[in-house]
Amino acid sequence: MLRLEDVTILQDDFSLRAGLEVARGARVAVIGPSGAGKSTLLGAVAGFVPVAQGRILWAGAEMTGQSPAMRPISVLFQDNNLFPHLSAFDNVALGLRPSLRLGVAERAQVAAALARVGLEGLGTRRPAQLSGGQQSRVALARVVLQGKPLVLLDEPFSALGPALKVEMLHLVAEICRETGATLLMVTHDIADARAIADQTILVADGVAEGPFETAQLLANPPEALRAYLG
Ligand SMILES: Nc1ncnc2c1ncn2[C@@H]1O[C@H](COP(=O)(O)OP(=O)(O)OP(=O)(O)O)[C@@H](O)[C@H]1O
Repeated sequence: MLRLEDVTILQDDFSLRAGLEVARGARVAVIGPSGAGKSTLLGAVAGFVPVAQGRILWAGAEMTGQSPAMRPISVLFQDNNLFPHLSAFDNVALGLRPSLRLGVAERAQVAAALARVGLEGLGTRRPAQLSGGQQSRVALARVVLQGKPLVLLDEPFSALGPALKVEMLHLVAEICRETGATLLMVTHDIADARAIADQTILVADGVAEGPFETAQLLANPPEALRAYLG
């Protein structure tokens, strides 16, 4: 379980409070108005944003104050975090060995992760030689390879067309189901939440609340969400 205990995050004059629990294996959308603090919340869980007060725990172990690399977390951002000068294979392999010195078994693991996301045979291409959707798959293969129990997505597929985005979201959901990973996904698109997240955290007015059942939340939205949905 991911647990945020009376957490307060401060960034200059912005503050966000969060006290919530996400069950292991849940797929949770994070929605709310622009600037409400969705990315900040994910950043605090990942360890990129410091917590002013409170504790963050995974499976009962405190990770507040741990460096991002020490946390049991994979993060996928909007820009995919691919290195343009490296092949797809090496971009994925970085998730395992930053030195890129891989043994035979590790090379096989990278190849398997590429195959899992449908990129078999494309490992030698650099990002510029791949389509936008394929680039997203490379970034996702790195997440697969890392095999971390908590996966954070911050609008990772928003540059893709709607059909491709849905395809990628379903692939993410499928992978999380297979591995049992818990997913937190920031999105501006309610359809994304409906598509793959049974639960939704609402970030608005300085507070992160939930998770709520997505269908129920959307059927009967509170005032802050109504204003956002328009
Ligand atoms: N490094 C920073 N220093 C100070 N303030 C910041 C910093 N990063 C973000 N903020 C502020 O924190 C608030 C929350 O930003 P955040 O990016 O988390 O919102 P968001 O809900 O993800 O927005 P969007 O949907 O537009 O991406 C905003 O008011 C923003 O200006």
